[in-house]
Amino acid sequence: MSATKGLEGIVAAESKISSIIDDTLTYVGYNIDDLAENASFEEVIYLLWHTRLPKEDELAELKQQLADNMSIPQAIVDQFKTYPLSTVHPMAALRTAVSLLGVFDEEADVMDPEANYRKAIRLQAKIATVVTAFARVRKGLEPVSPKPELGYAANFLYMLKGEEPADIEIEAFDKALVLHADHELNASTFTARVCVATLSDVYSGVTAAIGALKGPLHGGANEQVMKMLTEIGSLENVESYIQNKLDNKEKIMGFGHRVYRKGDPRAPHLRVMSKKLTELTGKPELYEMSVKIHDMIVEQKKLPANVDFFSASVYDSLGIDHDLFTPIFAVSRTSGWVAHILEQYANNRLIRPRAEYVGPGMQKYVPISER
Ligand SMILES: CC(=O)SCCNC(=O)CCNC(=O)[C@H](O)C(C)(C)COP(=O)(O)OP(=O)(O)OC[C@H]1O[C@@H](n2cnc3c(N)ncnc32)[C@H](O)[C@@H]1OP(=O)(O)O
Ligand SMILES: O=C([O-])CC(=O)C(=O)O
Repeated sequence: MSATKGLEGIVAAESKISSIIDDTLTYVGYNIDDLAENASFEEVIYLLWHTRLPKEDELAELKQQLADNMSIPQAIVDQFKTYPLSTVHPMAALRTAVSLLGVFDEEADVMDPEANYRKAIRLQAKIATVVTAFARVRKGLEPVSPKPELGYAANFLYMLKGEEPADIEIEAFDKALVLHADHELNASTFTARVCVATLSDVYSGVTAAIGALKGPLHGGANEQVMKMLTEIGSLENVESYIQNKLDNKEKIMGFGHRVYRKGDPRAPHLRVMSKKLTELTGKPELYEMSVKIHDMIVEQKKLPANVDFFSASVYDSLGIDHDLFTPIFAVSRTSGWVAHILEQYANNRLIRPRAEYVGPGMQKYVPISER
């Protein structure tokens, strides 16, 4: 037995949900470019959970179910208030809150498909409220209740800021949610599938996935990209900053990918949005800096930007706090995690690979007094 480091190239599951073939990403066979231009996030949720696009009445029903389930237990908000709010990362708060949602869901351990679908709706609805409530509580503000008449993207921005967003903000945020919704067997989705393959519950699967997404090699990279842009500060500093990092063999966040070789097809959509939004908010330099970094990394390392690179300047332009970028990724990716969890339950087998043992050979126990 010999190990494949990082399981590179190993096919670990069959899935009908999304595919990456020759650098083309599809959700259930629909090209991501097509979905990014035409579909709403709610349509994508339906697509991922039912492996087909909804008809009008089905979409209306899903939107209603999401709107009806957005409120969260007061105990979660009260618990946020007890946290060390000046230091706790919103991903840690989210990880804990999703676990708490399971505590308050009477159906948490009911394992039939209908109950699991109901939990999927509740979780997708409530996760937006959890992230926005935490964002407000830590600023000493009260959470804002969702408006049932608003769509998912609009409601998120409304609950975050307490005022209804402009159409262009809704359009950009909705597209970002569509682009982040699913991505084959990425680390957090694999984590969710491993967890529920023990027949553990949906909340455990999503809590585990949030833990995996948090790391800077995965979803946590978008916050790190913004940290880098902030540190660089201006267009004229880009060259020396990036060159210094490259000379020191440091990784540049937002570049590289385990699967894509020519490029991540989601990045061009975010790049276009970044240009438009940074111009609109009077911060075009942020986009220009991003492009300069991009050109340097492509030229010197031949590494294309991934989904996390231009999403940073997009979210910043929407006035979103930088440490909320990864929780927003989680809000969108919950749709994909849940789709994979339901798919895993439907055709389950325990996921239990082997390790190649590289430790010492057989040893004899030595009593502590003789060591
Ligand atoms: C939503 C997402 O999860 S998208 C990914 C988000 N993560 C990031 O943006 C973090 C930065 N990128 C990376 O760390 C990596 O490219 C990953 C984690 C995405 C993929 O990792 P892997 O497939 O394991 O590639 P690995 O880390 O082995 O890199 C291969 C080579 O490219 C280099 N490389 C990879 N990414 C980068 C980068 N961002 N900057 C500089 N060099 C890089 C590595 O140093 C390595 O070089 P070497 O062979 O000379 O040692
Ligand atoms: O697929 C991956 O390894 C990471 C990624 O881009 C994602 O999860 O969106």
